[in-house]
Amino acid sequence: MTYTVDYLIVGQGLAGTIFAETVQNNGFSFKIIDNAALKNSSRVAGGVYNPITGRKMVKTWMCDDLFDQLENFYPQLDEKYGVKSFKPMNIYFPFDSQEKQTDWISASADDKYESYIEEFHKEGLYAEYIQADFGGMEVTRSGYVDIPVLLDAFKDYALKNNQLINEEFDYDQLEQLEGGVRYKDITAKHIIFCEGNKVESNPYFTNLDFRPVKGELLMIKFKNARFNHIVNRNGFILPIDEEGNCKLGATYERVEQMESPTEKGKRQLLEKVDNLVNDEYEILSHWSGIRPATFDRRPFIGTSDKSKNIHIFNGLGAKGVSLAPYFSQLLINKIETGSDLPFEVRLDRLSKQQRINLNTK
Ligand SMILES: Cc1cc2nc3c(=O)[nH]c(=O)nc-3n(C[C@H](O)[C@H](O)[C@H](O)COP(=O)(O)OP(=O)(O)OC[C@H]3O[C@@H](n4cnc5c(N)ncnc54)[C@H](O)[C@@H]3O)c2cc1C
Repeated sequence: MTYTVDYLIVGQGLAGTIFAETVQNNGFSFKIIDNAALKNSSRVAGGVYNPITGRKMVKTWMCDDLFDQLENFYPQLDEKYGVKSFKPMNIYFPFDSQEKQTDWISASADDKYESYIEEFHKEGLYAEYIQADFGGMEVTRSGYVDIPVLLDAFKDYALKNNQLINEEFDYDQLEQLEGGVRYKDITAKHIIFCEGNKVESNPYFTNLDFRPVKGELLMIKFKNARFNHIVNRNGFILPIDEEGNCKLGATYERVEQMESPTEKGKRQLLEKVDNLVNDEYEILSHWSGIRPATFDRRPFIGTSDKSKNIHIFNGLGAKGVSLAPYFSQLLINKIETGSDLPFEVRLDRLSKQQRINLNTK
């Protein structure tokens, strides 16, 4: 039996799942191949989406476009699958200096922050547990996505509809046809690779400068403190229930790429919580994963120079939840209508070789 679809997708992490959903929303058909035995970054992530990011705390890149899209996209998915994976929750940023407080109060006058800053708390929130001599800021249009809930809902549905194949994709068996590709018994107009960190085995995109970043997370349970905000200062405390259970994240480690959690990572995370929250807690679990990140922290989205039917959707780095819905639609627009992608995500923005050449000049 042979199958004909519009899109064949490789990888059912966040990228492949959101892309497949967007394919369906646009009226096209798909099949998705995923090796469930491989480690997957999406299932270990905190899932936080946050309009104010980075050490310097700035409005995240393309924030307005990304957030308009994600706020529509995830609730629709939840409704379709009858699950609750999208969890809007304000973020509380306790200031660590007078300067930060002053900077943010003046920044808040700028229109670009209008829909994101909920209010300033002069005395700070949760004063019993969080010392904030300089008060804090409450940011809205933020929260988290319970990614495993979403991936499992999609998986069940796709399996039932014969759209998901659980196997390792074998690159040697991909054939290029006149107007598409063939893989075993599947003929597709386009193939989209969404393999996260496993992209290193992909022969069609060898030139892209990926820089994987390891991350570790802890689950802890506070004895008394109960938060109904994500608390953010050099990392996040994400309350997941009313019993004091919180995810604590995350570390960023560029050099060491061992996937397992380390004592060093644990220490770093505990230091963050000890410096921020005055309460006892117990450690419940500790885990890690590798973010599929890139040399300039922008995704890699586009078409192979070897074939107009072979594409990639990867490099979502630390922001998969915010980036995936918007850029899935942009990639489909590009494929179907030839529209341009923003320069920052294009595959030809600067190849590894170009960078080496620049450095050696
Ligand atoms: C510790 C940590 C914390 C994070 N916290 C956040 C956060 O708070 N907010 C946020 O937005 N992002 C966060 N991230 C980042 C987020 O996890 C990623 O941006 C996103 O999940 C990447 O999704 P992906 O689908 O590209 O990759 P993956 O989730 O790794 O999925 C790739 C899939 O492809 C499959 N695959 C690969 N090769 C093959 C093959 N040859 N054959 C078959 N299948 C294949 C794999 O089985 C896997 O299922 C975090 C990441 C980590 C590690």
